[in-house]
Amino acid sequence: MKVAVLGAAGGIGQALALLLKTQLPAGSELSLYDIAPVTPGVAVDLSHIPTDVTITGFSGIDPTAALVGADVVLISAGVARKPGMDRSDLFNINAGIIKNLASKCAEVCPTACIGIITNPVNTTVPIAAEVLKQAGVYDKRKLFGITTLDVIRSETFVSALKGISLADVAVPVIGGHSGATILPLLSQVKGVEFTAEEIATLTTRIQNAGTEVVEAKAGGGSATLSMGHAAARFGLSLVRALQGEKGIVECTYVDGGSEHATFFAQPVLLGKNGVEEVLAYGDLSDFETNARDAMLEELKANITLGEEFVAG
Ligand SMILES: NC(=O)c1ccc[n+]([C@@H]2O[C@H](COP(=O)([O-])OP(=O)(O)OC[C@H]3O[C@@H](n4cnc5c(N)ncnc54)[C@H](O)[C@@H]3O)[C@@H](O)[C@H]2O)c1
Ligand SMILES: O=C(O)C[C@H](O)C(=O)O
Repeated sequence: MKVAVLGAAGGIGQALALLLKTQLPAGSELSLYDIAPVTPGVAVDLSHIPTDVTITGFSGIDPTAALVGADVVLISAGVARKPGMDRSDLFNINAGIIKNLASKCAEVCPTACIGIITNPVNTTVPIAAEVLKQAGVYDKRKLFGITTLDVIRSETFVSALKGISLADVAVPVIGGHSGATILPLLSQVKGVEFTAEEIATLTTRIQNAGTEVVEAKAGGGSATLSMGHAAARFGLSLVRALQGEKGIVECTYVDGGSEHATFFAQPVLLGKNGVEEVLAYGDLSDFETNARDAMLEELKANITLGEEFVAG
């Protein structure tokens, strides 16, 4: 199994590469690519960690060498937010980066599963889909927006608020990955009761958690280490499923036939070909139903923006 990380010299990329080097199954190959000249050095550094995962690093303007033979491509290439910015402010730079990298994936590793971290995820994933369609290699089972950070934040915050073990907390998060489009399904958390005020406060905190980090880093970027962990969790789940392990479910932003929008984050059963089955997200409370319905206009506009960017 070969996993490529594009954007590998960045804050997320280096954390993710470290976690993959130490946690990918023995015999895996890891390839790192970034425009930054340090990238081959990042790979040399990681290569001294004693695991049975081979690692190579490439820099420059052409990612081809990193993508040859890739089964999974995880993309965090692009710019991150600074205080006062919205994720949509990243569109101008990141849209073009994702378009180019998706186009290279289409050419070099057309059957790879692609997981997109780069913001605005609600829009960069539709961009990649349109590029892959134009190249004639689109397989909707193999394209994912990585929204795992919303899930791990939800679980962490619920555990802290209710004083229960993280091992006992699971929170599905549906919709997209920005502001009101992030909808944690707190009504589905087993074994805990929330007041209406707790639900409202916690939902807002989860929706704004990215901004919480951006402001705390005070101009030094956005979430990198927690995102590295989240992307590693998603990437490792995908690798295990591709290798035949059964029953692996992750929430992720996919083109999964949702009645709500072309792309929608919800629980997905992963399998040997990527998405095996898009799972129903279950019953919603009235609060969640209202929040889901209220997000749809924004989410659909985010998707259209991406589609129109590629159409030109
Ligand atoms: N999906 C999520 O939940 C989530 C969470 C956190 C951050 N993000 C997003 O991830 C992206 C990366 O964040 P970061 O903190 O790692 O940023 P960063 O600036 O630390 O790293 C980005 C890296 O991308 C590289 N890069 C830029 N253009 C490139 C190109 N064309 N090809 C290859 N590499 C290129 C840069 O050289 C840099 O090393 C941002 O868009 C950020 O908003 C998403
Ligand atoms: O908030 C950001 O800009 C980065 C990321 O999407 C996050 O949720 O932390």
